[in-house]
Amino acid sequence: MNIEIDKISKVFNHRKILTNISINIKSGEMIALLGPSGSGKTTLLRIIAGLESHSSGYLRLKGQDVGGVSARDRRVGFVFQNYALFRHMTVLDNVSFGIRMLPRHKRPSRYIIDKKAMQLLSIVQLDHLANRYPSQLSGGQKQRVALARALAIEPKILLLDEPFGALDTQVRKELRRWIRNLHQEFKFTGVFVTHDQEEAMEIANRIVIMNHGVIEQIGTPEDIWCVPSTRFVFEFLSEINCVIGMICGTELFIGPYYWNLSYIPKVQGEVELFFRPWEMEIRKEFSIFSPLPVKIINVSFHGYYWQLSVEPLGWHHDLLTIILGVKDSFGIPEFGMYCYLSGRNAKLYS
Ligand SMILES: Nc1ncnc2c1ncn2[C@@H]1O[C@H](COP(=O)(O)OP(=O)(O)OP(=O)(O)O)[C@@H](O)[C@H]1O
Repeated sequence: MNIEIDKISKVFNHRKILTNISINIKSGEMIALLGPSGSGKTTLLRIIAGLESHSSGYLRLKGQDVGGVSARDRRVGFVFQNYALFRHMTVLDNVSFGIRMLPRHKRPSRYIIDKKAMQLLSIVQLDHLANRYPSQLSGGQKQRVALARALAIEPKILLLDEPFGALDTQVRKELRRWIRNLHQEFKFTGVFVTHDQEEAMEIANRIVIMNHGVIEQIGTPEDIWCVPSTRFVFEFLSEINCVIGMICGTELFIGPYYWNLSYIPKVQGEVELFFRPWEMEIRKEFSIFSPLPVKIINVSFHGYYWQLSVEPLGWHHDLLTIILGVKDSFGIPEFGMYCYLSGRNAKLYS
């Protein structure tokens, strides 16, 4: 089922929390809402679910305006961070709950309900725990039960609010795989909230980056990573080094050093140059491509890369972080070495 979010805004206590949000989610897509705390991700998810109303704009599910349709009638599955399982019910009863709550004329027999719940439990590989209570399960198992329960009503839309937020890294990784498999098998339209960029990249077809209640960028994981459309997106996705430069025509100056860009950038004058730590080349010798002198002041070994802290000599005040692959031709970096950085690969923001 497709979801059309059309210029939706939300005001809480005279404060605008969401401003003009428009996203067209195609049927069967898996969308991540990614952004810092307070950016409005959960509010948007709750509006889609019908748990919160919007102040203006339209929400259409399969082309139909659902502004006045209750959460119950939207048939949307919801998985929260804190499992929200019923403590007094067995795993099997938790999973079958949604079907048992259907109106009598739509409700199958108890035998069919239990059979279906067992099938779902076997998909999430918990059928052997059907008679246990939630308190007898691990966090990851509880969240798999929550997923099976949400899928039991065969939702066309599944909304997930930080579904793995409370779990440790290893279990989170495992559950990401589960979500991907379940999405492929059940083909629901999925929207999930996360502030974990790696999680968004791994699970989503498209990522919506939100900040202060507005959309900064919508795109595939590759688009967002390779062509961040705003400075915020670039900074949000990974650690970066920021250096002040000056552009005059085709030449880029950093302190007393400069080189020719061989094109005329749109921005001229003072610019901020952003470098990802692994995109800033480091060499032992000066060259016209690597003219920026630095001194290595810290080296830490991380298995397949070294992380260096370098002090710019006369062209920037703060230390910079450089990631150097162990297979790089540079060799072994050492404390106190004098080297040169390249200013290529910079992203420019005025
Ligand atoms: N019921 C409410 N009444 C008033 N303000 C609210 C309400 N719910 C959310 N807010 C405010 O709306 C803003 C966005 O909150 P929201 O929970 O949507 O952000 P989020 O991006 O999901 O954050 P987090 O990652 O921390 O969960 C916050 O400033 C929050 O305080």
